Amino acid sequence: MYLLLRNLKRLALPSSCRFISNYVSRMRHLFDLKENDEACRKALSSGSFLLFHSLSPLMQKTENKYTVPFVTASELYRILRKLGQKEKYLEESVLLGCTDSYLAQFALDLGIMEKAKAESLLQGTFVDLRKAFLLLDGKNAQMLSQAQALLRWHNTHLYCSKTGHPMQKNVSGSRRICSSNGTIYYPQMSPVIITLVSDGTRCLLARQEAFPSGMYSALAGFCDIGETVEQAVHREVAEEVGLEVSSSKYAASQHWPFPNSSLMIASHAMVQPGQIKITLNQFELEDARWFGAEELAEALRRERMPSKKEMGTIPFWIPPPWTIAHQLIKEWTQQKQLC
Ligand SMILES: NC(=O)c1ccc[n+]([C@@H]2O[C@H](COP(=O)([O-])OP(=O)(O)OC[C@H]3O[C@@H](n4cnc5c(N)ncnc54)[C@H](O)[C@@H]3O)[C@@H](O)[C@H]2O)c1
Ligand SMILES: [Mg+2]
Repeated sequence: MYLLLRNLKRLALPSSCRFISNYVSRMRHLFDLKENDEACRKALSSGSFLLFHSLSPLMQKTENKYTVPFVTASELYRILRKLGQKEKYLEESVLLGCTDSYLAQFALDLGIMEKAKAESLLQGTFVDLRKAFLLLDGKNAQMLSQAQALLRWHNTHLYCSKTGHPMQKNVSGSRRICSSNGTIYYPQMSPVIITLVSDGTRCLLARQEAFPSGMYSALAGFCDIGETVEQAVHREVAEEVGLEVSSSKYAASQHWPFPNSSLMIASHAMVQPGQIKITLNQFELEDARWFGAEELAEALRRERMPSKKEMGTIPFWIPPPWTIAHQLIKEWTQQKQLC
């Protein structure tokens, strides 16, 4: 009975697209691809692919613009053959989404193949993701973030942590299954808070030693087990800059692939009145400062990381426009300038 209902549901999907919105029908189509290995295997042969090598995405440069190409299945078959791989290697792919016309989109890592040869066949370069993030716009960056996080999760979950036996991925890559006892594992994300602390007239930005020179961002930190998002905001601000938050308000969220896979939960926070003296936690941060709306408005006007050669020294700058840190800073600055 269950199988009959399942098959009826599957059969109903394409025709039901006439009655429901494109978004809803695409989500139902993707659900089917995640659950049904055969349907997903079929979708591989007509899909398009984002390619990685050892978790670095393929990028192509045309004039001054960097793009992240989607390679068609037929092109990929041709390239795999030239790299000495069988078509079956396509099943190492993970499902990312689908286009408005229901063509499935996947990501595949060519890490076991010769990098220079793959780059030459694909007429592109595999670029470290942190570097790629500074060169791309939001839509591309979000897709790469999802793709790399999913590929990384599969790459680091080859064995069942309970039995030690190998695990197999389902075709879409939405889960892995222990070959010994059938335990199912799903890709995981860590919740991370990011908060823009304000004293009412200025807001606080900080930098870690590992940040690119001159870049400051909002305070961020991993949630501890058992904590609420609000408690994590309170604790992180206290830990990192020695201030006590009096209130916080949710703003937005963003997937972030570093260091593994995080769900960034963003908020605006206020400190207790009069509490503005920063006590830096030097294990975590190199510097933290209060910035005024004018200084931030100027940083927002700069499109990209400033070049050393142009400027002599690197001025203060903030993360790229599509990052959630940038969005928080922009929201805060716009609100201050309206006052
Ligand atoms: N998208 C954005 O706009 C944006 C802006 C700022 C920071 N971030 C990201 O936020 C994340 C967290 O910021 P942070 O580094 O200040 O965090 P943090 O202040 O919690 O400090 C990091 C330390 O926390 C510990 N930790 C606890 N749980 C962890 C887990 N699940 N994974 C890894 N480490 C864990 C480790 O010791 C690590 O060194 C970073 O990955 C950073 O890239 C994103
Ligand atoms: Mg931190």
